[in-house]
Parts: sequence; structure tokens; C-alpha cells
Amino acid sequence: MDEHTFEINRERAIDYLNTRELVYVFDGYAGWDPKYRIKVRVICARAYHALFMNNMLIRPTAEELKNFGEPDFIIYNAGQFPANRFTAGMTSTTSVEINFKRMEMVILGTEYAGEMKKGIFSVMHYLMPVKFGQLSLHSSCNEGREKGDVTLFFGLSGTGKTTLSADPKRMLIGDDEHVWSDSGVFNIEGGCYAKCINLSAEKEPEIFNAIKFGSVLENVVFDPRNRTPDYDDVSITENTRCAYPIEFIPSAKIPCLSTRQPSNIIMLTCDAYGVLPPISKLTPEQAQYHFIAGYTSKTPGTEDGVLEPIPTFSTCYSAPFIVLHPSRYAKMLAERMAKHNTSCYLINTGWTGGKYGPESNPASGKRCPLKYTRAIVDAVHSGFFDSPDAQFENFPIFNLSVPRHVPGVPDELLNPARAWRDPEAFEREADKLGGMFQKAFRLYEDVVSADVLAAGPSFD
Ligand SMILES: Nc1ncnc2c1ncn2[C@@H]1O[C@H](COP(=O)(O)OP(=O)(O)O)[C@@H](O)[C@H]1O
Ligand SMILES: C=C(OP(=O)(O)O)C(=O)O
Repeated sequence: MDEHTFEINRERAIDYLNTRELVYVFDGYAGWDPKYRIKVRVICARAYHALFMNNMLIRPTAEELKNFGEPDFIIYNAGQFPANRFTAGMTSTTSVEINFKRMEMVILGTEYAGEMKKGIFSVMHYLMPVKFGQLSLHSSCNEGREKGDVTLFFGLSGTGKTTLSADPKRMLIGDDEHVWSDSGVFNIEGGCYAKCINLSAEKEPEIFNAIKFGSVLENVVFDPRNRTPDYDDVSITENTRCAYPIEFIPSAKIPCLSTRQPSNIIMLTCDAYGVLPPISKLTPEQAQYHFIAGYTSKTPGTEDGVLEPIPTFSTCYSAPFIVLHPSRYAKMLAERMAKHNTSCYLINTGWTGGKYGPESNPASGKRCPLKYTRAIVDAVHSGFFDSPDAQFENFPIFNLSVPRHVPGVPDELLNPARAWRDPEAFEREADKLGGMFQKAFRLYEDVVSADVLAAGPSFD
């Protein structure tokens, strides 16, 4: 989009806001480390958008608000009003745009509140590396209560960052956007944005209980007589959400930062082909390879038009939000992992025992039960994989180290070659996925070292 089109859309948004009797303004911070935080002003026509950003940004104290001054970044949210399709460069009535020169964001034609938080994330993906030399990441983060060890969970939407980081055994630093800085890790946000589809108190008690007065439920159907939400109702969309201040999670760590460097990185992928093992331990080269490849499946939910899991390669697990070449972030990641001796695991929260398919087909797999993924994450945190009890086997084509046993998880689930009913069908899918990785990675062949290139799938 050229600057002129931005100016037209900006003017349209401001004109629309000026027609409203009530306009809501919220000032807050992005970034818990005062050295790197930015001041954000949100100007919108819907109270729900203002409350959403009140929950999602870091709320200033009364004193901080008094001295807030001019914002570093402004969001004009006129989402109820469409963009003009006849404006040169516009292809639809929806427009979400950021102008880095003006440090402004303009929203027209969509009321999905998530656009605002992800807009700020895109700005941080520029400012952090370029202005401050720090690494922004699409990740959740938590910290051990006793050891203070920090884990980062990378992953595209729907892979389990929010679900797995809300762990009563650990302190929550944040569920979606972090910066790995020279002095530790800090959360960019002051709240969480959880998926509500099929939410239950039994499976996800922390998130279920965070939904209370002050939270914003978005697209969730509820009974107007008693205001009871129905989390199984997807009649509006599968992308039902709740935004709540992070302190609604009892184990949240306030301020949301750690001065410790990460001990573990968990790369979350949701593999609809059911090929990747529920857990494998990565070498530093494999960590770089998988970070750049960013393989996962988009699941029905966040993105419009996704009706079944669609395999995708979203570089840095963050393609829609990064603004620099992926190799910039990957290089910083490799340097930090080497300097701080950070271990890395690849966890498949997607399908096991077969690929995605109708339940009526006995050859179909199913999504890895959450209780097993949680047991696997617990094993990472207990140090099990570095203990003499851990035994690994090689997972061909992908050349991954897969444990033979993990406490609390059935052994047969751990190696897809054994978990599938039909070993030949598994081999066909593994070949297909390996080939897809090779094809997707061609884009990056010229910017990575030979070691990283060799860390991907191979048919030799
Ligand atoms: N094994 C699993 N691990 C993590 N999440 C799972 C698993 N199985 C099902 N889910 C569901 O998948 C969704 C993951 O979404 P979420 O944690 O919000 O992802 P993200 O924060 O990465 O966008 C949740 O609705 C969760 O209940
Ligand atoms: C808010 C979003 O991210 P996530 O699904 O990771 O919460 C989004 O992409 O709309």
C-alpha cells in the first residue's frame, strides 16, 4: 500500500470517529521492561475495543498516567466502518494498516479486536531488533517456582502457547508476545487472549476461572437470561475468545518479566499429517532449521476460511507479524541459544496415530490428548530428558531424537511409526512431509549455513 492510500484510509477512520457521540481513548504500555517499553494510545468507537486494550496492554498506574505525555504509537480503530473499495490499492472493505513513519495503525472494516494486539506486535518486531538489538518472539513464557528456570513456547496460532503456558506448577510470564533481551525475557502485553472453543473447567481450569467480571468475551454465544456462556457453540465462529488481564491467572508473575535467561525453548507445531513425534530433542542446528521453516497446520479458528487443518510454513512461527527478513531473527536466536546454553524441543500438539480425517474413518488419527502433552512438558521441566533414564531413538528422514519413554505417556504414542495402524501409510505421509519441508526451505537456502541446511529432512 502506498502512503497516499494510507492517508485516505486514515482520514476516513478519523472522520468516522468524529461522527460518533462517544469515542473511547485508552493509554497503556507495551513491554514490561521500562528500558524497552513503548507508550500506546488507542482511539476507538466501541467500549469493548477500549476494554480489550485495557486488558491486553500494560495498565499504567495513576502516577504514570498523569505523566504519560505523548504516545509513541497510536491506533485509530474505526472497525465498524468499511474502507472504500474504490480507493486505489484497496481490494476489500477490510483494511488493517501500519505506517511506521507516522507510528500509527488504522483499522477499517473489521471489529476483530485481535488486530490491535497483533498490530503492536508487528511494531515491536521492527523496533526491538532494529532500534534496541533485542529479539521479539511469537511465544508464551513461564518460569519454574523453585528453580526460576524460564521456558519459551514458540508457535503459530492454535498450537498451544496459551494453553500450555498456563500451568499451575509454574509462574506465567505471558501467553503470546515476548522479547528475549540481554537482561532476560519480558512480556510485551498485560493480558492474555485465550481461545474459548470447547473450554472446560476440567481441562483448562486456569483459563476457565480467569473468565469473570472485567474479562471480554468475544464471539462467545451466551444465554441472555442468565448470561451463561456456551463454549461449545460455534454458530458465530470457531474463533471464540476471551481477553483478561494477566493477573486473572493466579500464577501470573507481576511484573511479567524474568532476569534469568531461558533454559528451554519448546517449539510447538500442530501437525495435521500426524507425522512429527509428540516430542523430539533438537540440536542447535535443527532448532534454527525448524524456527526458519515454521511448520504447522492452521486449524479452524483464527483465520477466516480455514475449515479443516491446513499445513503451512510460517517462518519464525510468526510470518504474518514479522517485518524483517527471517534470517535476522534466526541469527539472533542462534546467538542467544549458544550464549546461554538453551535446550530446544519440538512438540507436536497436533495429530497422532494417523493424519487428520473424519472420526468415522478408523485410519484417521486424533489430536494428541492434552494430558499427554502436559506430561511431556512436565518431563522437559523436571530435567528428565537430560537424565540417565532418558533413552532416545532416531526418527528417520527428519533425523530427530525421539524418547522411547516419557513418564505418564504411553510408549507407543511417542514414535509415530509405531503409533500408526498402517506403517506403509505412515511412511508415505512422512515422505510427503519431508518433501514439503525441502520445498519450503528452498527460500532460505542462500541465507543459512550448510550445517543448518543439513539439519532438515533428508532422503539419503
Ligand atoms: N495437545 C494439545 N496441546 C495444546 N493444545 C491443545 C491440545 N489439544 C487440543 N488443544 C486445544 O488447542 C487450542 C490451542 O490454542 P492456544 O493455546 O490458544 O494456542 P496459541 O496460544 O498458540 O494460539 C486450545 O483450544 C486447546 O484446548
Ligand atoms: C490473536 C491471534 O493470535 P493467537 O491465535 O496466537 O492468540 C491472532 O492471530 O488473531
